[in-house]
Amino acid sequence: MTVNTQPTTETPDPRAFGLPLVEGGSLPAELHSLVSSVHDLIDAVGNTRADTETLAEAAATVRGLTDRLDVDRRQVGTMVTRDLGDGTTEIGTITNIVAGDTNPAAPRLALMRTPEGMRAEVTLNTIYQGPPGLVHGGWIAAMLDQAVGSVSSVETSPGLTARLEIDYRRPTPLFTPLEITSWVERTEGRKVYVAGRIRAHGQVTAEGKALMIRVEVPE
Ligand SMILES: CCCCCCCCCCCC(=O)SCCNC(=O)CCNC(=O)[C@H](O)C(C)(C)COP(=O)(O)OP(=O)(O)OC[C@H]1O[C@@H](n2cnc3c(N)ncnc32)[C@H](O)[C@@H]1OP(=O)(O)O
Repeated sequence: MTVNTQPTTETPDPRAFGLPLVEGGSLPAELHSLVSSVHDLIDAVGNTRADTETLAEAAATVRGLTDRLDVDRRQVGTMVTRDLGDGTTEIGTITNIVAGDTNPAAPRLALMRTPEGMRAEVTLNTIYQGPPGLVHGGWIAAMLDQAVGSVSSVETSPGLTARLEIDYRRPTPLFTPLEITSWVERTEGRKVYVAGRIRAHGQVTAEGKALMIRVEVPE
């Protein structure tokens, strides 16, 4: 897919890129339940000390389920609408690794709009572990990338990250509510300068600055 990055002030419709668009509210409760169950499964698999018989049985069961689910797949790039809590919506890929509704590996960062920009709260388990008991630095960057990309998209128009700079101020703990905020600092044509922060117990653990380049629907 070629993305034209000329200036635009309107949110492009993904269908103009040939991408399907799903209404977030139309996803069945059974799918949300499955995603949540598999999210818990990933954590259980990562940490289990079950005996080999149980492991073999679980592998066969999961393989069987995978085969049943894999018969009808969504198109790569399928987009979904998401309510931002203030009457507006954003559009993102349905399997986005940070915020995707149908991605069991995602922490499903639920960013909401605030007067300053965007805000989310999330608590991470050992699936996101880097150093012992701490969040992996790449995941810190991924969450900040999502937060700044989202605020740039919502407050201007969708774009791609051209540059992302992270300052790791303190260790970011697992099993602790993390507050993630992001905001637009300034805009110059199709360049959007954005920033974000992660806090644990009110203390800043990481800060990010990024340059987003806005995209436009091709003719
Ligand atoms: C709903 C539909 C789907 C909507 C899709 C929504 C997607 C949301 C994605 C979420 C965030 C991500 O993870 S994005 C995934 C990670 N990022 C990427 O894969 C992007 C890969 N990079 C690229 O594709 C390209 O480099 C672009 C598109 C970012 C820029 O290319 P371009 O369009 O040719 O623009 P270019 O002329 O190079 O640059 C434009 C201006 O920005 C400056 N600039 C460019 N890069 C840099 C840089 N690293 N550092 C400083 N400045 C830079 C240039 O000097 C120039 O300034 P001046 O001369 O104008 O002054």
